[in-house]
Amino acid sequence: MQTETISSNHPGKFPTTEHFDLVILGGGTGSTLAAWTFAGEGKRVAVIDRKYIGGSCPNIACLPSKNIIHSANVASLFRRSEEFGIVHRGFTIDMTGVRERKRAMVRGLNDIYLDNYRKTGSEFILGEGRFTAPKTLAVTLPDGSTRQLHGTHVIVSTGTRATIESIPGLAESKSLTHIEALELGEIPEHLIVIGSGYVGLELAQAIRRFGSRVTVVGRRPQLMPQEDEDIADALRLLFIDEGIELCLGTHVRHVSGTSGGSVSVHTEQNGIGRTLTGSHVLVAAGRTPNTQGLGLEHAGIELTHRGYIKVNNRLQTTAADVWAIGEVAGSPQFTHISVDDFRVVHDNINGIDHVTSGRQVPYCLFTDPELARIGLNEKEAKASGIPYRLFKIPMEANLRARTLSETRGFLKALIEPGTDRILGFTAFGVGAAEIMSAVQIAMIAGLPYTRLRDAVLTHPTLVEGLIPLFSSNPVDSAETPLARTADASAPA
Ligand SMILES: Cc1cc2nc3c(=O)[nH]c(=O)nc-3n(C[C@H](O)[C@H](O)[C@H](O)COP(=O)(O)OP(=O)(O)OC[C@H]3O[C@@H](n4cnc5c(N)ncnc54)[C@H](O)[C@@H]3O)c2cc1C
Ligand SMILES: NC(=O)c1ccc[n+]([C@@H]2O[C@H](COP(=O)([O-])OP(=O)(O)OC[C@H]3O[C@@H](n4cnc5c(N)ncnc54)[C@H](O)[C@@H]3O)[C@@H](O)[C@H]2O)c1
Repeated sequence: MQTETISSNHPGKFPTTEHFDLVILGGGTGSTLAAWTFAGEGKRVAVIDRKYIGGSCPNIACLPSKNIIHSANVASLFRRSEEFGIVHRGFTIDMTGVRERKRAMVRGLNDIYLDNYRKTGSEFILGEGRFTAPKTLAVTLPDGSTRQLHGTHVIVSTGTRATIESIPGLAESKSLTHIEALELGEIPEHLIVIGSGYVGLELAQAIRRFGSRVTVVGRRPQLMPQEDEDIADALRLLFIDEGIELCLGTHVRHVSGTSGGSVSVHTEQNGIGRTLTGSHVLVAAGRTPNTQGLGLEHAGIELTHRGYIKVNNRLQTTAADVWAIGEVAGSPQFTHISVDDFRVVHDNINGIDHVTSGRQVPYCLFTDPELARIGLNEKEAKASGIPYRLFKIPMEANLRARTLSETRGFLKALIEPGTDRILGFTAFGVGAAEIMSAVQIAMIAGLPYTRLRDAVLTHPTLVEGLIPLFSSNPVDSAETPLARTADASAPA
């Protein structure tokens, strides 16, 4: 590593400027892959993160939430055990045990990440970073000392945090965010969830399955408003069957009391006020980009009107040789997109033109059962005037789902008339994400749906359900009112 002037890095002294080929501010998944990859290509790379080795996904977001959700699903199976012919004399949920399984997983991931940093020769720097000049960052280390880093290229990937809206009393209520909710050592007596999106729905179901009373307050009348109404309605019925109270189309006016003791959420729906009183409140009402205090103004990096870092479709910021990836760049908020953002920047830095435009954005809501989608749904196709043929079958038509006693939900696919190309696929059911991925691969290959229909797929698998789906009778979009309910008579 090259250094400039002779000076020390101790508090009060002016730090040496250290030169790197690539400095990365914020160590999320895309950043981590960037560090390891560029270092593997012989570049000098430093990653700065103030708290998390690997960023949110392995520490406080995707993987810990899926770990806790799995424990909750085990609890659900315990409750249903007689359905499977297994009788037991009651069971106890020990949230400290649930938490420890998650913590052990996170520790294991952190060890692997640190080991990879060592093996690749990239440097992980624990500290708070901010720009002091173009492509130059000051990092405040845990002991209060400072390092100054300059990168030939810089990537900014500082992510987002849970939005705490300026609702009177909300900040004072010491509400949980997903971070604290994933660290609970006891089952809340009554959890009130503000927000009915991904975090709210996944965690509401999990915590309900641990035995908590749960109420979800959502501003929009429809759960997952971007999805087709039949999907949202099936999700709503699932939550009702789970014993979760849904207050949709409801606005939070103020909050009083303290989460962890007694907390009241004062709401209004169609002009009618209602006070919900519970033991805990979880705020899951969207995300705020982490851009404050980064000194972006010293580096020529501009923000969008929504507060995200302004980038073009090659993920270049308004400053030369400074790139932004992941959630802070306004990219869709999924780890696989943060990974793809890394690929885009990697190629562009290496002189290969690569853009984000037109890429696939598959996703899965990890409720039980899951909701997964790739490509167009009916709502989007109709809004864009795109004609389609709709194939739709209930999960009951999937024989593997029957063996599992998991027949809730349905599969639906939109096909382009004339070409038989798959325009989109949505699954609400057991293994939805895995089934969707099989369809996605067919879409990547540009295969007509008939290739899936006529494929020899292993019996009995969930993916085999694509055969009855694509063998069923399609309906032309001109004849499909939105929100057709699942056709129980579809062929098995
Ligand atoms: C509860 C939850 C569950 C989720 N589940 C899924 C899922 O199942 N699947 C999925 O695809 N996505 C999921 N997501 C979304 C996913 O976690 C993110 O999209 C993904 O982690 C990408 O984040 P990122 O790389 O943009 O930022 P992050 O991973 O958040 O990285 C940003 C990093 O920057 C650091 N940082 C910020 N400011 C500074 C600074 N000044 N100095 C130093 N470091 C700084 C932070 O400490 C952080 O580690 C979930 C999110 C949440 C909240
Ligand atoms: N399985 C996954 O891939 C997964 C899981 C969790 C999170 N994520 C990602 O993280 C992002 C953030 O998740 P999130 O759940 O925080 O945000 P979100 O945008 O998914 O949902 C927030 C919801 O809260 C509602 N809301 C906002 N303010 C409200 C208020 N005052 N009162 C009531 N409702 C209010 C919004 O209408 C919205 O429906 C997601 O968009 C997703 O991309 C992904």
